Amino acid sequence: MAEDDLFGFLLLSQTAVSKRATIIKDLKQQDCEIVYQEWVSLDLDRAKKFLQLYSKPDEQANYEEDKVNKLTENSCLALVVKKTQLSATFKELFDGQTSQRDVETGLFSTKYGLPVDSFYYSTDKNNAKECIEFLFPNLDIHNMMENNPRKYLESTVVPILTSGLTQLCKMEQKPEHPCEWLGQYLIQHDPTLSPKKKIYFILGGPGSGKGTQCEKLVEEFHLCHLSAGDLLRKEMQSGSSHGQLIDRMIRDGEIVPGHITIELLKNAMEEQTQSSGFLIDGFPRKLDQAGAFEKWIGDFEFILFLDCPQEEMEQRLLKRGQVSGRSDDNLDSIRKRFTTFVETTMPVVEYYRSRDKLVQVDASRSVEEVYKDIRTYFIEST
Ligand SMILES: Nc1ncnc2c1ncn2[C@@H]1O[C@H](COP(=O)(O)OP(=O)(O)OP(=O)(O)O)[C@@H](O)[C@H]1O
Ligand SMILES: Nc1ccn([C@H]2C[C@H](O)[C@@H](COP(=O)(O)O)O2)c(=O)n1
Repeated sequence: MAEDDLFGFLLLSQTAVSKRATIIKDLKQQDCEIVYQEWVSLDLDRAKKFLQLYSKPDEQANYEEDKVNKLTENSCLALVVKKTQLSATFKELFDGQTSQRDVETGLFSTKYGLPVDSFYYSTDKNNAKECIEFLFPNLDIHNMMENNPRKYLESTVVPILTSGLTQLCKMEQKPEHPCEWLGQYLIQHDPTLSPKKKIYFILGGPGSGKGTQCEKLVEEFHLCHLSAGDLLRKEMQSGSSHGQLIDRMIRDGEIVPGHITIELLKNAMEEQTQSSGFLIDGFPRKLDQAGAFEKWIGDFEFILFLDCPQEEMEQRLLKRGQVSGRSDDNLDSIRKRFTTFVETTMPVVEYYRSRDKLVQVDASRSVEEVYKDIRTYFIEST
């Protein structure tokens, strides 16, 4: 068996990432073992270096702007794949296939209907190694490829176990069956098994119906709903050192500093091990929160924006205020929240709309009508 044809490297750039579920399914159907997979964010410099490293035998390395943009605009997904005669599989899946349309347009596309430069792959052992080492300097790819079980475990399983044990030690209330818990932790954090959990942000003015619609999405799509506002209120009630600040800011309709909210979200996401993805409600309320989240936690699929007139939201909130007990469901706080929403959160909405990462629904209608529209986006995405 040719060594060069056993291990391979595959990088899905921005356009291909949306089809990752189908691609991974196809690879598995072709008996490919996904030995490792991880998200990578490349800046301009690293994207150029990657293109320099990556060159098919018949191709000169080149840095066309378009290629660099595709690699830098969003996170890419890199995979290490194992299968005998892998090059034939990669060629079949990711090389250009000439259809009538391709002949007419002169552009080659793959079986996924994506341009060929959406995929970077190599089955040349040295080239694949170089690319992987460049993208993941801490991964012991040498031992992974050389098939040394002990070293392989040291570079893959041991780090996950160590982090699981650390988390177990930190837990105030220990699980009844720690070994079982640890086993589950291993499975849930196995990058070769668990596709990355999808993250969706839900935005809209106060009272637009974010929480109400999230409840319905949880029921149908089994996503985990995390409300930034709820987490802040819980933190405030826990008597934490940030409590007073959060209390004052919520009453005044202001936005709590992003690092506090992101830390709360990160902890809540780490605790949640069962769901296939997250609905994050009421976040990002400010542009810098979105950037910080992507840096510290990860990329998201899209923002769902519930568009609702202010008068309707005001009526809903005043009605909710009769029973909610929330310190900010009173006319004075509600008006302040509206102002903050328009001045600070709408720029987030417009920014992501301009980047095609936003979907909008008319939230002024009945709960059912609104949900009917919303669910179509999740059917497409999950
Ligand atoms: N489409 C709708 N039509 C009428 N009432 C609605 C609709 N959606 C939600 N409501 C009601 O409006 C109130 C506010 O809804 P919800 O709590 O879901 O909004 P929200 O956007 O999460 O608010 P906040 O940002 O203040 O947390 C609730 O009492 C809810 O029952
Ligand atoms: N990302 C966030 C989310 C919420 N808050 C604060 C300010 C809001 O007025 C309040 C209530 O949030 P809601 O329940 O309406 O989503 O919580 C924040 O500062 N940052």
